[in-house]
Amino acid sequence: MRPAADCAPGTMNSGGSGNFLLVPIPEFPLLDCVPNKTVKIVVLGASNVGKTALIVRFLTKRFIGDYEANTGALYSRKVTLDGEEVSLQIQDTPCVALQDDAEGLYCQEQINRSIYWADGYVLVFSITDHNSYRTIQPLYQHVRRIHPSGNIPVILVGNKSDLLRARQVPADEGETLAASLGGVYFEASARENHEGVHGAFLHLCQEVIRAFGGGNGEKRRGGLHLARPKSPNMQELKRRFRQVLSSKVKSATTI
Ligand SMILES: Nc1nc2c(ncn2[C@@H]2O[C@H](COP(=O)(O)OP(=O)(O)OP(=O)(O)O)[C@@H](O)[C@H]2O)c(=O)[nH]1
Repeated sequence: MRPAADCAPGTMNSGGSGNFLLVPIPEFPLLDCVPNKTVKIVVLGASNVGKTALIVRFLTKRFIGDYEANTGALYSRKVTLDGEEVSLQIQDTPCVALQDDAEGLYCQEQINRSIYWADGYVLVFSITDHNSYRTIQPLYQHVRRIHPSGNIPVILVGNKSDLLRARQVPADEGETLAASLGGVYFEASARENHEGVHGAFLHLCQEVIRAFGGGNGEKRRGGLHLARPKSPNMQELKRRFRQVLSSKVKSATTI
């Protein structure tokens, strides 16, 4: 396992690394997205907790040993939720780490952008690594700072549940923490079980759709509603144009 300091800004390993495997997951073209039904999810957590493994497991049903330390891949899929087709976008992220004071976080700017962009949050720790669990609360606070108002659909995933003998975080601690964040706790193993991982991601998608108001899938979170500009009303444009022209003529004549 790489030390947490590897997560400090500017120290991410993004170069090639010997025997590691990169899993190519084809994206569908953006034009192929389901209009007005896009759910954007970001997966966040400390180093080595299995963020990439969980995403790959969810999308491909497979577990593939090791991956390049990722620099933030975006995956797209269509999924069917309650009989309706939804475009799902999942953003993998580089790891975050606790600062020395254990209050703040080392968190790359790229991660902040992903947090801002997303509709729903998968916060991941490893049940075999209590330090990764300790990053969750500050990480959630960080998300809150970026989205100070509104509902934050979130799930907490305790990954590596196949490694029971190495467990450092009891399940009830995960449940208590998830409840305090307003989310649900899932214990999962990207290595051994597809269903658990699948259920966790689908639950979050449903929470996001519920936060949208079950409606057309547009973001309704306070302060972040980016309504599509309406097509211009030509009459109104002409009226404003005439107004501007006449005020220019007026100011020219008063000089
Ligand atoms: N036993 C076990 N190992 C796992 C599981 N999920 C991931 N791993 C292993 O844990 C290591 C880290 O997995 P990654 O998916 O690269 O973790 P990550 O959180 O994306 O790592 P960073 O790139 O450091 O952010 C790899 O060696 C995986 O094979 C799991 O459920 N069980």
